[in-house]
Amino acid sequence: MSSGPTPQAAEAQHIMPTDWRDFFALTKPGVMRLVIFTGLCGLLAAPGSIHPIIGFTAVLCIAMGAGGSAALNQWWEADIDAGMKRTAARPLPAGRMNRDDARNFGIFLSAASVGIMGIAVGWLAAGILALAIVYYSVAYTIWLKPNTPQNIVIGGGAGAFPPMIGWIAVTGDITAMPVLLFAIIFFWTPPHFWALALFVKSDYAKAGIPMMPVVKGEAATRKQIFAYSILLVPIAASPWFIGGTTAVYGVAALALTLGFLALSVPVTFRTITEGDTLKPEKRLFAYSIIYLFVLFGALVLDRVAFYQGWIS
Ligand code: HEM
Ligand SMILES: CC(C)=CCC/C(C)=C/CC/C(C)=C/COP(=O)(O)OP(=O)(O)O
Repeated sequence: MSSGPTPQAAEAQHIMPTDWRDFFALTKPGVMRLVIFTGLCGLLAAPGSIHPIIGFTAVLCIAMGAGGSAALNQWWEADIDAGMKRTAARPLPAGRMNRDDARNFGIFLSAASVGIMGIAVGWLAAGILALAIVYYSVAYTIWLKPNTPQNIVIGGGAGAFPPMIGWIAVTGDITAMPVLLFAIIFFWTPPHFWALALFVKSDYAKAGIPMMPVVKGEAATRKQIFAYSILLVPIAASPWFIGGTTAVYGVAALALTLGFLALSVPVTFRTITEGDTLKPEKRLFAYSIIYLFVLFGALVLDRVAFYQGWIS
């Protein structure tokens, strides 16, 4: 049985004017914290300087683009969200918002973010922001997510753009470093998401979303988590390997990512028994978020210390 009203029923119930908090919720503020942080770190770690107001505008545009595409994602997925316990209380499935308002809000934020980025910061950064928005709200949401268990692997590209955009806002060109920052989040996304998908698997199965644990089974998902966690070790340290950072970032990246790999071991080599609490999966998911915050924080520390001449 569905755990929420259908969007049609919800819209019929929708009599109260929409609260600004519901518009804010449409931007997925929880996820947004890390998107803004990685975008800001990309900007702060880049060589060169940017006027603080332009830098602030660039990060604001990343936030607006991510928020706008999240709103469009929820506008498209209102039916699916209504059927999942984790998402049924969102503004659309819960009937607190009109569907057209969500769509218009998403389009407005997305278009404004690209326009302002182009005019105030640069059109290369704006073009990549537009690509990220289309990637998340169209390629991932409409095409990949409902059609392939590789949705997260390919779709992971959407969330990997923010630090690249932040970097390019400063430098105006694409070099190896922003591509490596993209690669770190790209390879981080599958274990981040599949760890969670292992403990909300029944929700996705009920909603008919072909997430990896639903289609290929838990054992295959656990192996894939392990494979991506191994790959993440050299990829996270690669900015150091190519001479783009000092050992400060390099050692931090290796330590943090070996920690990630260590936490993926019990997730991989575990047999689930009745009544299990899935603690290793929850631990890996929680760590994945802290991991990215600390890793990108270490990158900025490294670069600031380097540019200030404290380390060489
Ligand atoms: C295709 C890629 C991704 C998928 C499918 C995905 C999926 C999810 C899901 C389902 C949650 C559960 C909580 C919620 O409903 O908000 C979550 C949480 C989270 N994700 Fe991801 N994620 C992806 C990529 C990313 C990226 C790229 C970032 C940031 C760089 C990110 C950051 C976070 C954070 C910070 C949370 C915790 C949110 C909170 O505490 O409220 N995710 N993710
Ligand atoms: C600048 C820019 C456009 C950045 C993209 C932002 C970003 C972090 C995209 C990653 C995709 C994401 C959060 C997916 C959540 O999955 P879902 O939407 O399938 O989750 P759900 O099941 O909770 O709806």
